[in-house]
Amino acid sequence: MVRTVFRGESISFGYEKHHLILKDVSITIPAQSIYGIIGPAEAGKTTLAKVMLGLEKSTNGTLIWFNERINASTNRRVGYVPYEKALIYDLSVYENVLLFGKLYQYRGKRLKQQVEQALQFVGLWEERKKKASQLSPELTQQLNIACGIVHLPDVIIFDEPIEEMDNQAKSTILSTIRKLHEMGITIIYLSQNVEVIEQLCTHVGIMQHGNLIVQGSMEELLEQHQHRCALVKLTLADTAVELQGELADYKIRELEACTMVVELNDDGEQGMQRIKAILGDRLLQIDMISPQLQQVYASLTDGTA
Ligand SMILES: Nc1ncnc2c1ncn2[C@@H]1O[C@H](COP(=O)(O)OP(=O)(O)OP(=O)(O)O)[C@@H](O)[C@H]1O
Repeated sequence: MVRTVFRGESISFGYEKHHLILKDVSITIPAQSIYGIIGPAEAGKTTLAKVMLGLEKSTNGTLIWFNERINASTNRRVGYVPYEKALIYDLSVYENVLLFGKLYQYRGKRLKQQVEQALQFVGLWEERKKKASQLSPELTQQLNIACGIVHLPDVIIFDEPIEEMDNQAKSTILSTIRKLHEMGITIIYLSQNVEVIEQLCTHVGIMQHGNLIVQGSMEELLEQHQHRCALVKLTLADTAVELQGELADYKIRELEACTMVVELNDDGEQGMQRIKAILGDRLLQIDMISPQLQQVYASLTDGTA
């Protein structure tokens, strides 16, 4: 059985009594996964992270970290790299990380060692005397990460860590996250960006309207939902434009000279047989296209929070 770092059962939470933001969320995070929590703006991702971290108290539900109910010692094993950075911009890079180390009760030589280690890891040791306000957006995020890892957590939650960055900075931050994962740390990655989640994550949970609507490994999810968003590529004997009228019941996604990509309307294998019957020998070949997360996500959500 896969070891899990976190198991949440039937988590509900609301800031106001009659308005739930999280509705009966059950979520399992396997150890050493990169678990992407994806959903539109305001779906409840950040709120779920805060409840998982014990920063907000759930109205209902059970939170199990490392096989025990959430408590101060499980909290120490989890790091948080929030979207809203908790940095003090008038302090130096070094002082910011030092402050986080102290919050985790490290003192003396051990504290200094861990601050140095965290800054070396994110490549900020040489910049340690600069004020946090002097850093570029990429280095500010690296500092945010150093603050989140100074206590050597087993799990780190990242909330939208590459928003509003240029491509170079995005790829540096993603490679820092991959390096942490290679060291055996479980990563929980919250984002609205399906493409990044698909590139980075081993597991995915899709949130909408405060519900976790599906979760599983990337392969499981794509396989289980492929019937909802099955696409086929048709290679045709005639030009595609001439034949598209005959496939009026099907949504045509792409149209080229002698090929078309068509949605199968939820009827899978039967749909393929129907298309073969309609087109007869004008159809030279029909190939199923494996779904990507973007398609599964679009088929399961309506794009609203
Ligand atoms: N402190 C708060 N008080 C009241 N409502 C809040 C508070 N924080 C968040 N909310 C509401 O909770 C809902 C979910 O917000 P949350 O930030 O968890 O969503 P999200 O999926 O992380 O969105 P985004 O991707 O935009 O960060 C939103 O409707 C938001 O307005």
